Amino acid sequence: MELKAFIEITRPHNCLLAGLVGVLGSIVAIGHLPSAVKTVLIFLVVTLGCAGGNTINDYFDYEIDKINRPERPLPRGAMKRSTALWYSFLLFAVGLALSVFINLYAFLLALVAYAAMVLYAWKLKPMPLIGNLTVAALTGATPLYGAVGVGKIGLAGTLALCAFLVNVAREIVKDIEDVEGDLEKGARTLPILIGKRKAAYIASFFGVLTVIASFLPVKAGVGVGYYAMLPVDAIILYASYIILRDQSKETAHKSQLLLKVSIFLAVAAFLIAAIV
Ligand SMILES: CC(C)=CCC/C(C)=C/CC/C(C)=C/CC/C(C)=C/COC[C@H](O)COP(=O)(O)O
Ligand SMILES: CC(C)=CCC/C(C)=C/CC/C(C)=C/CC/C(C)=C/COP(=O)(O)OP(=O)(O)O
Ligand SMILES: [Mg+2]
Repeated sequence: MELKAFIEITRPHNCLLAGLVGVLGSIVAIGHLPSAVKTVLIFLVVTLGCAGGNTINDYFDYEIDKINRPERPLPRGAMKRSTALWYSFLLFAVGLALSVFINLYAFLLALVAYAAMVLYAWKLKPMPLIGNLTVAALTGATPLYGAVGVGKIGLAGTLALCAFLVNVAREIVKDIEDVEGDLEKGARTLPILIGKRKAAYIASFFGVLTVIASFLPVKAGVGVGYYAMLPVDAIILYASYIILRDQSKETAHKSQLLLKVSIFLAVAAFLIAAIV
């Protein structure tokens, strides 16, 4: 057993980004940083939830990841599957316990979000589009979580819409990338059901919707202005274009990574404006 696997399996880069987006949602909702305690609690509940979700996802995806992602901790033998299962529930339990100290709605939303991540990993992932929409809804819920933590949704809804739309696009492109392993395990993902080309059209459609929606937060005064969105939108449009042109595993991998870069850049732009 490798100790670093306990960090690696949580996908810390996603968790830290998610935690920051939770705090961003609270800032955008009330116009300023909440109290230090509340800020830390919101960050931890989202980060621990994301960590638990990624860990239990790898537990249930063990067979698929042996084909698609053999380098991950479980398929490479760096951690036992049973350890991953208990570790995910520990992460969820600590996150849920901390959410009690935020407010009742924050506890209830964490309960629903954590349960949705378990349900996704256990049953929803192989369902065409349902799995994609579940992950995207959870990602969209992240800025809303911070807003619920401070008792006001405010402009966090515009961030939630952008997060949802871009992640629908990215999840479909990831499914195009993973068709090989998903086919072997009988997963009925969108690209397997309707073909990679039609799935690419749907992903690109959500990419264009994201570009349109990306001006909403700026128009509402969130972010550092339209110019900061231009590179984000250019990357999203390019990622949408290349997956339309070619649905190979290599192109799908490049497209989904570009969409991930656009998310990081957009969040950085919103965070800079929120903190400066
Ligand atoms: C215009 C624009 C792009 C706005 C972005 C809006 C926004 C606030 C996005 C934040 C989304 C968010 C909460 C991201 C957290 C980390 C993350 C990427 C979660 C979704 O992960 C699921 C994915 O399938 C994990 O796969 P991988 O990244 O390959 O490990
Ligand atoms: C709102 C609260 C309290 C928490 C939200 C926590 C967040 C950010 C959730 C976002 C979605 C997420 C990270 C879900 C975890 C499960 C996951 C990794 C889904 C994607 O997994 P797969 O579809 O199997 O794709 P890969 O494993 O190949 O990346
Ligand atoms: Mg997985």
